[in-house]
Amino acid sequence: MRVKICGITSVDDALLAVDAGADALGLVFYPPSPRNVTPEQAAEIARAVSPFVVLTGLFVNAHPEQVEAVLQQVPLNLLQFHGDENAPYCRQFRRPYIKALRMRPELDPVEVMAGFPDARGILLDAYRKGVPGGTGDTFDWQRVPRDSGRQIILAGGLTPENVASAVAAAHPQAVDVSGGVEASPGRKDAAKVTAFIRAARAACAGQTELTQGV
Ligand SMILES: O=C(O)c1ccccc1N[C@@H]1O[C@H](COP(=O)(O)O)[C@@H](O)[C@H]1O
Repeated sequence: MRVKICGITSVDDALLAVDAGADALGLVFYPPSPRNVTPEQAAEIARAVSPFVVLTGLFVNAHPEQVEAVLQQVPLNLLQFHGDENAPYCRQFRRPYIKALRMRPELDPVEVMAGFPDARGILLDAYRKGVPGGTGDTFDWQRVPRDSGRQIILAGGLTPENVASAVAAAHPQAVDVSGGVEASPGRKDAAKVTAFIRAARAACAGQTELTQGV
């Protein structure tokens, strides 16, 4: 079970997430978000964390020049496209990327993810009209495809309290959280981050024991 803590806005929050065991950190380059960071802030965060932590840059329908400008300044390991980007858009940057799908009721995730064969992972998030993400909303975890052969990252309204149930229901390869581990918008809460990562990993370990008959 891999855990990404998204919406990191400061070096302190980056270090507390890494110390708690985060595999990946998310940096939001989307000005309407309360978690938006400038390339300069992101570069400072990048300098402070281990090179073995996956630094992820989140964009929403950004102009390609904006993405390129960030890439010039910040050593991102992974791009996360959280808007209506299509596969040619996503692959133009020649960087590993994950594609977020927002789970509108009529969306068939298996069909849509087939259109992103080169995505390193598919992030499934809740859908709220007019808001691209970071809503704190959950969706029906039974809709997460099983045995898709893809790396599924579950997101949307996850918290230290519900992540174990989410993992048990959806069997994702990774989970991603933003608002559920905050003290206030854009500020992480160390105790919540620690509790979230522990709960996600414990739920996954419990499943492995069940399937192996331990
Ligand atoms: O975090 C944001 O502000 C954000 C803004 C625009 C698009 C996506 C955003 N965050 C991503 O949304 C999901 C779910 O967040 P939450 O846990 O429900 O708060 C997650 O993938 C974040 O990376």
